[in-house]
Amino acid sequence: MPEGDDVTNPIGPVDATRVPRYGGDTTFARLPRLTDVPDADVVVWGVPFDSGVSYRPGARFGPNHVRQSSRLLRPYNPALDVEPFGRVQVADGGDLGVNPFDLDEAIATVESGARELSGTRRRLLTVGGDHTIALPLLRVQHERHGPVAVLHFDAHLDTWDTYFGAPHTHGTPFRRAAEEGLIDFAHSAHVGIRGPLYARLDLDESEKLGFAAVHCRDFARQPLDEIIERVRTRLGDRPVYVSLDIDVLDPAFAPGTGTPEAGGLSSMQLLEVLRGLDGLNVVGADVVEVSPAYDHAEITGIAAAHVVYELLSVLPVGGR
Ligand SMILES: N=C(N)NCCCC(=O)O
Ligand SMILES: [Zn+2]
Ligand SMILES: [Zn+2]
Repeated sequence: MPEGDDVTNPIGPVDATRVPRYGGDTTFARLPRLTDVPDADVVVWGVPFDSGVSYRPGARFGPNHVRQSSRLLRPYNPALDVEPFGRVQVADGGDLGVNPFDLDEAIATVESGARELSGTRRRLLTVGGDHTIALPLLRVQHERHGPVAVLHFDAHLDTWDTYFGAPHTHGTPFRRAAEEGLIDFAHSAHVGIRGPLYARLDLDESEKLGFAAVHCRDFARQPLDEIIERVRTRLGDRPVYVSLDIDVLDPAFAPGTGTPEAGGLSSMQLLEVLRGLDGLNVVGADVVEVSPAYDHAEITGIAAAHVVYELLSVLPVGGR
């Protein structure tokens, strides 16, 4: 976002020292709604949609669960010495109305909804929803930036071709995006890949598309700083789109998700890698696959809320 475009006196979250957190409207981090501010630089919004899942359903309830779990977030992020809600106007854009019975229509609605909401300059942080929505979101990023460097956090490759013959599912968005030329593969990577695959070919195909991969097992052997450096080097100075499937976390840290895999990242590791993106040109992000019916004590919701918070903290904006 060009310097000088940022709102000089952003309206922040409701003050928790005056209005207790457990009451009142449930917006993300108790931020103002988009309709209650003159304009916003960054919009957190929800896409309640889960008609693309292959196993457990329920991610359609993700956006409101993440909002509910975000009420304890505070304005100052000491890890990056930044006030993510204080330097630009961040607002909650509400939820998109998406057809749960027609997947193609849903994808078109997400695309037009994201296009309209982002306008000419707003950055979007989308809370899903299942991973199917990454495809229309990437289309809109591509319109603005050309092929983007995709940093894909996930246990899964999501570069599979079809499920039951269907091209649009939560396991296939990056294959479709590759076919449409939306991704700058020289600068893209998966992070957190693990678990059983259908065949060795799955990895080969992802590699052939051009994705680099930081496997989850690498985290057991390599220091975090080296992993962050690998990621930063890969992304370079390209416009970066972050697509983050919450199942990149171990089920101990994110039980509330549709296709959990053992042996995943801890919240601490994930948040540190996200902080490591500071200074890069992050142009937008999604956080998907939170399925609250399988959550307990808001464990997954809180993890997702903190992920959104760290992403907001590294968005490159003027007047930090
Ligand atoms: N994108 C997510 N979360 N999962 C994809 C898993 C697809 C499968 O069932 O093999
Ligand atoms: Zn996944
Ligand atoms: Zn995924």
